[in-house]
Amino acid sequence: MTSTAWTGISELVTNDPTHPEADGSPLGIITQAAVVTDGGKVVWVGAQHRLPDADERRDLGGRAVIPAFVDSHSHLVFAGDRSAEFAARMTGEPYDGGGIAVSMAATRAATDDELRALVGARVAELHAQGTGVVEIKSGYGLDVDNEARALRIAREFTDETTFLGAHVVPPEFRESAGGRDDYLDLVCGDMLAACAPHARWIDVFCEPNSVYAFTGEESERVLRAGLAAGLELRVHGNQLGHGPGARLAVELGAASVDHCTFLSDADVDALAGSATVATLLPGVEFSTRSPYPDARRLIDAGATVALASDCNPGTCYSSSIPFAIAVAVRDMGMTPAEALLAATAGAAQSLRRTDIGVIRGGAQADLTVLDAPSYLHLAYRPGVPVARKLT
Ligand SMILES: N=CN[C@@H](CCC(=O)O)C(=O)O
Ligand SMILES: [Zn+2]
Repeated sequence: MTSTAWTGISELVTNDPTHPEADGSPLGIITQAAVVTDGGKVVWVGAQHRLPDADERRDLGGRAVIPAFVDSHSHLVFAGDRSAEFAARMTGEPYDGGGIAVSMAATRAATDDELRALVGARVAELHAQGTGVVEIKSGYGLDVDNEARALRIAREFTDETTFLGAHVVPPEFRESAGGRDDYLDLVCGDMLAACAPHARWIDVFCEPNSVYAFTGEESERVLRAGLAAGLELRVHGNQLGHGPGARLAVELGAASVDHCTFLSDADVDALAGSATVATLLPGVEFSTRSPYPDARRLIDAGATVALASDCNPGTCYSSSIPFAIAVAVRDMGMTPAEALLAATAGAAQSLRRTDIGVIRGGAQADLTVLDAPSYLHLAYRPGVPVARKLT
């Protein structure tokens, strides 16, 4: 194996405040720094004047380096186009989840190779904007074969795959009496059995006031079935209105509850007293013209917050974490440092990973370089392609 020394780093964000040369802030910043990587791992981090020998040396010309973003929430396995639905929302149509059936039909009709090419292009787009590890959900197949196929294809790109058969009740089950229950039987039975071998996580769209998504009770049934099949839990909750999603996630020990747009004081307290991460997805509120979640309230209460893209064809067709950071800083009460921490270490925590979202010896060598001298430029230069994955 060849070791590489990355030098000329004006500002290195390690997310490791215990490093002796770091500035003592949660971002663990080292200035005039260098990093050595070898065999896909970080093997040395520190001030450049102490750089050890390495096989090759690559100078970054005074740029900042950060841990690659961790995108802990995406729906990349889909075909078709819903740009007209977006345009309608911009003129006042509300988002209700009904468009998921449109993506379902196009995804079912696509061949394996077509889907693989679509996912590959989206993953490349993420890396080009500074993201390393990405979580990918199923949820546009909504039958046994198409859900299993989505997860098999997602697994070609990431270990962080999530079974989301309980995304919505598909049209063929909505049209028959008792169809919802039949669909839940399928999700918790044959579909789960076919999908569990290809998934690490199970997720459910818990929105009690939606005709498409699932009530608290229904969601609990899905999550408990997933647990029994050896999957770990994530929840889509509190996106469209107040509801039981966040508290259910905490009660069942889910790693993350995602969206958190509408939270009661009791929800915030429950999250703050738990190990469940509150994952915020600002691109969704941007693209659905909804109120932004109150990150400040969650952080001040002591909850762990993550930021992710939620790249999907309906509520947010953006894979850009720098965009999410800029909105979180501009409109959700986060400081630039909190937003970067949430998009790296916070998102890693929501995936229960300690080897990503951090730059320290032994961590995965997922480094992102900025065409800028400081991480502040992520929010300071919105819309500018400042970040790209380096290794
Ligand atoms: N809200 C549920 N699922 C996705 C949107 C899915 C779609 O509309 O295609 C989300 O996370 O926002
Ligand atoms: Zn989602």
